[in-house]
Amino acid sequence: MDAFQDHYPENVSHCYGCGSKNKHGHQIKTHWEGDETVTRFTPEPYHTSVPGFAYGGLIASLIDCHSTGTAAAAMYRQEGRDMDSLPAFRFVTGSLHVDFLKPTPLGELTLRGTVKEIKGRKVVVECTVFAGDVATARGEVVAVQMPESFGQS
Ligand SMILES: CCCCCCCCCCCCCC(=O)SCCNC(=O)CCNC(=O)[C@H](O)C(C)(C)COP(=O)(O)OP(=O)(O)OC[C@H]1O[C@@H](n2cnc3c(N)ncnc32)[C@H](O)[C@@H]1OP(=O)(O)O
Repeated sequence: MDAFQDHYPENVSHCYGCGSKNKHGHQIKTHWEGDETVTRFTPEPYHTSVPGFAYGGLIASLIDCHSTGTAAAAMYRQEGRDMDSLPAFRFVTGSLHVDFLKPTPLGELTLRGTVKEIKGRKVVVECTVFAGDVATARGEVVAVQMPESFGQS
């Protein structure tokens, strides 16, 4: 199945969380399931915090890139456009809030996202991390369309 990240142009495919060109990164893949967005990811043993459990920074990073990908996909969907069409929607993280609800075990995780708000250049995404049926973390991301000036000081 085609993932949102498969449509990212090469010059924005180096992100540690979602870039297919970053061999050290998570290379997450996200797709629609109805009105939800879904990413599945299995942490490696080196993602450990307490033995048997995943590091919180990893969880935050997965929520981050799941949500920025969701923001882009939601904008394309709202406009009824294909994700390869121009002009491209590219989102960066304005804010990332994570609540760690329960310890997250080192097994397969499922992230489920919903779009809470689309306003101008901003998309607010809620994302829940599940280990099996158990919600172990919940995040909210404010994703903002990347300004032309991004990276220039
Ligand atoms: C095919 C798809 C392609 C996709 C490619 C994907 C690229 C891959 C990359 C993957 C990346 C992976 C992830 C990464 O790692 S991204 C890397 C980490 N993030 C950054 O480095 C971002 C740095 N910050 C900035 O560049 C700017 O500050 C941004 C762009 C965020 C906003 O500055 P800008 O001056 O442009 O925005 P605005 O002032 O006009 O505000 C616009 C709206 O946004 C709201 N707002 C702003 N900031 C915040 C905040 N902190 N909390 C809450 N809300 C905030 C603001 O209230 C307003 O809403 P409203 O008041 O109108 O309601």
